[in-house]
Amino acid sequence: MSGAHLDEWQKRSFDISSGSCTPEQTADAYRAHILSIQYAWASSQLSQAGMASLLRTYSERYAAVLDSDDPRTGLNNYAESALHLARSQRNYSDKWESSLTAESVLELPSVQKTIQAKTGGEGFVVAPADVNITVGQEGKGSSLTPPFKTVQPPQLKSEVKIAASIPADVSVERPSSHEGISVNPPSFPRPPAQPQSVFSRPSPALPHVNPGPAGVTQHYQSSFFPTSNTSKRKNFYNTDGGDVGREPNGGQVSSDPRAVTTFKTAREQFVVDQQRKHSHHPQRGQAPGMAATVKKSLGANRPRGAFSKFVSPIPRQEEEGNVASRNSNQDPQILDERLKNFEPKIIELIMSEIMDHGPPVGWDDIAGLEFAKTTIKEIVVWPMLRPDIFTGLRGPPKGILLFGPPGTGKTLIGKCIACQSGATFFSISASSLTSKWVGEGEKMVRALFAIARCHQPAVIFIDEIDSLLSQRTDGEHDSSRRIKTEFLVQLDGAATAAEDRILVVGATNRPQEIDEAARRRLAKRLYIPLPEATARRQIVTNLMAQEKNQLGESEVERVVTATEGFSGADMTQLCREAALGPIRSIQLSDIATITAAQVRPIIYSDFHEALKTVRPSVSSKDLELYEEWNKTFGCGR
Ligand SMILES: Nc1ncnc2c1ncn2[C@@H]1O[C@H](COP(=O)(O)OP(=O)(O)OP(=O)(O)O)[C@@H](O)[C@H]1O
Ligand SMILES: [Mg+2]
Repeated sequence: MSGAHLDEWQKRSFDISSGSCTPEQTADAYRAHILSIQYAWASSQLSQAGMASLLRTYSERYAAVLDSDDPRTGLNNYAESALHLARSQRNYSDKWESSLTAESVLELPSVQKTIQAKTGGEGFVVAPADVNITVGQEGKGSSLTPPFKTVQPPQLKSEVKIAASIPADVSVERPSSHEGISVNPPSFPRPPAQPQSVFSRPSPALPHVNPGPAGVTQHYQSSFFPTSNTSKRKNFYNTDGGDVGREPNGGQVSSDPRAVTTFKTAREQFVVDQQRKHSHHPQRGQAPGMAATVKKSLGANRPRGAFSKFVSPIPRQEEEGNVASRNSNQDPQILDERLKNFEPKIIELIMSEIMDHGPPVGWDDIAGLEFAKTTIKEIVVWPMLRPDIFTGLRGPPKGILLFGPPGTGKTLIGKCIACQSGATFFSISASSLTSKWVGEGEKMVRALFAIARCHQPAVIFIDEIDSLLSQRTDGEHDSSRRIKTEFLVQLDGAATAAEDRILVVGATNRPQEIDEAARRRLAKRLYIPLPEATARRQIVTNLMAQEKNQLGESEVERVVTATEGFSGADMTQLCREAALGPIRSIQLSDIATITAAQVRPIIYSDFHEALKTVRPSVSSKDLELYEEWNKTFGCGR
């Protein structure tokens, strides 16, 4: 190798051996080593054999870093991805319940008859643990020999327990012509029936039950019954002691797992590909078969064999705690039962819409709009504080619609609710609820409400709600129609319980476009009009209070009179424009040197100039439409 490469190689080697490298750095260094080896070989600085040998060494070390599950020395990235996959799988097998219970078996006529026949008024033979009962044609050849432990019939049910770990494919049938329990033989091979010896452990206290001519010997463990648990079912396969290594399907598990699998890890494949790329003939100086070059990926450092401890890619109990706590830091609500049917990705998306940041907005920051503010406090704030009083007819509506011309403070009210209500505040944009994937949109809406239900009391604020709930037309896309429908269902459908404390607040400047069904559900429709003179004065005063100004009261009054028909946003724009007046009066040559204190205060003439450029953004014709809609559908006075 060239000197430069050797230097670099040495530096990396020292770094690794210093022990101060993170696993990531170590992995990087080994990767760089591998590339150097390949480079050296490609540029004929290294022989084929040397390359193969070095590559084997460093691939193994690299794999060991990647796969080691020790967080100090390895990245454990195989397990990470396996865990990720495992986590996203749902397993319902544990919910499997056997219909076979002690009670149901005891109710079988054949069992009852057997009990009666055997007790004969004197007592009953108890089947103790580990007894082998031969199940077959009842009454034929069943004989009992003393000594037997006997109990009186009343104790029978509590003592007799049959059939431990019967797998799902074993069914108990009620016999028809021949009375008796017939158990279908399991689908996997079992040791041959031993009619002459039915005891696992000979004991004088155990009963002797003859198998009967056509009997099937079953091994029951009384203490395991009934079972529906996977671990117990697994137990079943191992009850025959020597069957370790026998698969349920009867196949024998090889002592060497590599012998039965052709599975290659991505890393093995990578090395194979790399070597294939550089050589078209088998590697020299190496065992045939590339599996020899790299260890198995899962726990590369540990020897594997039939008797070595299996390391599950699924977290162990104690690790599970860690994983859970890690997950709970990220998204604790995913652990909520009610959200288990939603994809984590969707939950994550919705959770990112929860608004708990941004500058705080108080009710006083909203100029005017007294009626709207009082109503909102009544609906949002007080019921959150005293849910016990606001019940029944006094219960708050499930939806509010804020409508009015643009720039009148609807979004501002939304922000204020977020800060002041104390509820979990979801600020949702229509675009975040729509998706290019068919069906995702409805899921998002469902997830939104499900999450809000988990975080009650909750406010869902949907700005520009008209884009989400516009009138349904024939020509519209199917998916947006379904989103709307889902939204309406969630808003007041079977999905929303009466006691749920979820409030939907919609804001729009196009109320006439809202679907009539949505309009009904947004029961409280509040008109947010253009600011009146007092509100305009308040906006100017509030904004000017933050700046150096020389505005007298009469001058403010003149500004207020001149701004009839301005929206709140127009007023803000006017003030910004006026605030630039003092800057514009500075000579261009001075602008670089002037200090902030030398900038003159804002005066009335600045407003006078600003009024020449800032015009009201709402036309009187538009205003009429809003007033009309308010008269028809609004809830204002
Ligand atoms: N009543 C008000 N009091 C104080 N400031 C206001 C008021 N109304 C509007 N503003 C100012 O106008 C800006 C824009 O207001 P906002 O975004 O709330 O309007 P909007 O009603 O949501 O408009 P649009 O319908 O176009 O979304 C606010 O950031 C605020 O500075
Ligand atoms: Mg808005």
